[in-house]
This record gives sequence, C-alpha cells and structure tokens, in this order.
Amino acid sequence: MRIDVFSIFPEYLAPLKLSLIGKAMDAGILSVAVHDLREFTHDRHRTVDDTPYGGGAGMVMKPEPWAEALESVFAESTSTDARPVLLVPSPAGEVFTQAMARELATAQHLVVACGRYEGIDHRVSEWSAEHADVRFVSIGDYVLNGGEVAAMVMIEAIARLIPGTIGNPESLTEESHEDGLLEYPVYTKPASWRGHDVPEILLSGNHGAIARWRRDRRLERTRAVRPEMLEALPAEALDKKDRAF
Ligand SMILES: Nc1cc(-c2ccc3ccn(Cc4ccccc4)c3c2)n[nH]1
Repeated sequence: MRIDVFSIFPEYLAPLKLSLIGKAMDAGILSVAVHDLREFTHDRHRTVDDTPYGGGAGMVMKPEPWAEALESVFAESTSTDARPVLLVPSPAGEVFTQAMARELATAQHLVVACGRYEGIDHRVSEWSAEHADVRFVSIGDYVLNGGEVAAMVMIEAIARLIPGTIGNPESLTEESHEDGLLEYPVYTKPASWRGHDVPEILLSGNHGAIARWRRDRRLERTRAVRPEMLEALPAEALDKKDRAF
C-alpha cells in the first residue's frame, strides 16, 4: 500500500516512521510519503488560505495549491491500478471505525488531505471525485484544529491491518472492535504486585477455563461500558453461556 499525506505541518506526521509503521515501511509492505502543501504554492508568501465567501470568522484553504498537490499523486496511480482513495479528515465526516479501517486496508493507494483553518474549499473534493474515491472522515465527536492528528489515527489503524505489519497476526483477532466485543484485561509478571494478585485462573494452565474466563471478562466489560455493542451483535455471536453475562 502507498499512502501520500499532504499538510502545511508535515513534521506533525514524523512519528509515523517510528515502531510498526516504520518497520512496515522498511519491509516494503507500506510506503508513506508526507508532502508539504506549501511546495505547491507559487507566490512569495506561499499562500494557502484566504477569506471565506459568504463572510464568517477564520480562513479557508485555497483550491489551487490543493489541486496541484493532489494531481501530483493522483497521476501516479497508474490506470491499471484501482482509483486512489482520498481521505479528508473533517468534523463533518463519516465516523471512522474498525470496519472502515479494515475496508481501507485493502486499498492500493490512500491520499490524505490534512486541512487547517476552517477547512478546504469544497470544490477541491468535488474536483477530486473525478480522480479518486473521496471520503470525509471524522475520528470522533470532538473538534480538532486540523486534520493531521486524525490522519495519524487513521493511518495507524489501517496500516496495522496490512498483512505483515503486525508481528503476530493472532493478536489482531480478539481485539476490541475486531469481533464486536471489547478485549479482556491482560496481566504479566510478577504474579503478586503491591497487594494485587493476578487472577488464579490465569496461572492454572487450564486453557479451556482460561478461554471461558477471558470471554466472560470481554462480555462483562462490553456490557459495562459499551452496551450498544452487545445489542449490535448478531444473535449467533452469543452462545448460551454468554447470555448468562
Ligand atoms: N474528528 C474531527 C476531525 C476534525 C478536523 C479535521 C480536519 C480539520 C481541518 C480544519 N479543522 C478545524 C475545524 C474545526 C471546526 C470546524 C471546521 C474546521 C479540522 C478539524 N475535528 N474533529
């Protein structure tokens, strides 16, 4: 997978090179390029914003730099490849979920347009729709100052699902939101720590009982903090023992 990110603060995306994503890039599984939007301006002040038509507070990002920037990578999605997906972080987007991360992990080319100010001139996404599948995406019901943090969140959630990125693919299966339940609590040595002991069952070696205990903790946790997730599970996802929880 190739990911191109555009921002007026490219250094914001520097942490992507760390840890798993960095390894995936080194392994050639993933290529992430971060571009400075101001490289696509031509005036002395490298202007990327202007006042909003219709009035109102703040500034809006001009269409011309964005069109030049996006064109520079849309063109590289060769005609044989699938169309690139343009992700536009926005407070007004569809909410990003694990299901959406799984869907986007199958894309060949992701382009992320990180806006600032009051957002990007809407004609940029209208024009982009001729060249890419455009998705406005919110990472949650709270307001950020720009798209960079949302881009980091989405790229991490997507990239870790690409085969070969995560060391042990097993660890992807029983995760929160992967199969509709939150994950169980985890413990490691020492068995007793500051008066808090690891649940005995986990030291028993009885793998059947341990699996049952973990399942029960997942159900308990999900019911406690995200009951709507339980309601959303298909009937066949819960067996008789599960319903006891
Ligand atoms: N989930 C989520 C995403 C964002 C987000 C994404 C991109 C941008 C670009 C500019 N802003 C600032 C802004 C704040 C409010 C109204 C309009 C623009 C952004 C915010 N906030 N919250």
